[in-house]
Amino acid sequence: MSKSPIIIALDYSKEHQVWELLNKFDHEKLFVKVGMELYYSCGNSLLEKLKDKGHHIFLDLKLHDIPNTVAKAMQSLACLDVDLVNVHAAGGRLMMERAMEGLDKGTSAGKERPSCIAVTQLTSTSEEVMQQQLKINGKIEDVVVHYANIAKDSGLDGVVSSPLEVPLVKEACGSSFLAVTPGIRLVGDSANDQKRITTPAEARTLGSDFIVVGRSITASPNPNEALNTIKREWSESV
Ligand SMILES: O=c1ccn([C@@H]2O[C@H](COP(=O)(O)O)[C@@H](O)[C@H]2O)c(=O)[nH]1
Repeated sequence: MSKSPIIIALDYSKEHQVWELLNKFDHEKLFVKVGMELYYSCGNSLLEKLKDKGHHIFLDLKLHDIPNTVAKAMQSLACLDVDLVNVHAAGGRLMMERAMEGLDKGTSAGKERPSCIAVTQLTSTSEEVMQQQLKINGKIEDVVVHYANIAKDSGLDGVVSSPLEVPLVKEACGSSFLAVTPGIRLVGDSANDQKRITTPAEARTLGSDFIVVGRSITASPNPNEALNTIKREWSESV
């Protein structure tokens, strides 16, 4: 089964909230994202249940630690048989190389290795915050491309960025290097804490491979209708 290009962020702390949301959709097999909030409270048993229902899983734990620790953690995550995992590119080349070694080592024979992507700059980070608080000089799109290049050289499969940076990332790293993009809002929705946002249609036009959507679906009075609108926007854009 091919994966949906729309990844639904299950940003909840209770399992019943997950099933309440998923039961609202008329699509049976989805691509869902389990982040820190949900994984830290519900753990591997929820991942098993989601897999049993046929959903694809992005386990969004954004590893960032010394290379040895990340290698061992990735080896453990590989056993969970999820589809996509990630690290922070800010951990550097050696950390990312060791992450890939850990993933390869932990993937059982005959199973597909989970794809691994690197967060470049969080979509909640503005250029001003990056420069003034993180003390990273330059334009945010140049920093994103720089991190994407290091991620590619380290053997990763792609990056997390805003859709706004995808054309430059693809130009630098090639069209098959995955661009997974949160910071997605339907027209009229609040940006909340996100800073570098686009609509689903703009994300597709800019070249995103997958969009990550949380509150435009989960905070909608009709999540199924919101998902259908996003799917329609996606399929009508190029
Ligand atoms: O740069 C990043 C990396 C990860 N995220 C995650 O995506 C979702 C977005 O949720 P919304 O409600 O659509 O804003 C959320 O789980 C983040 O942890 C991101 O937004 N930006």
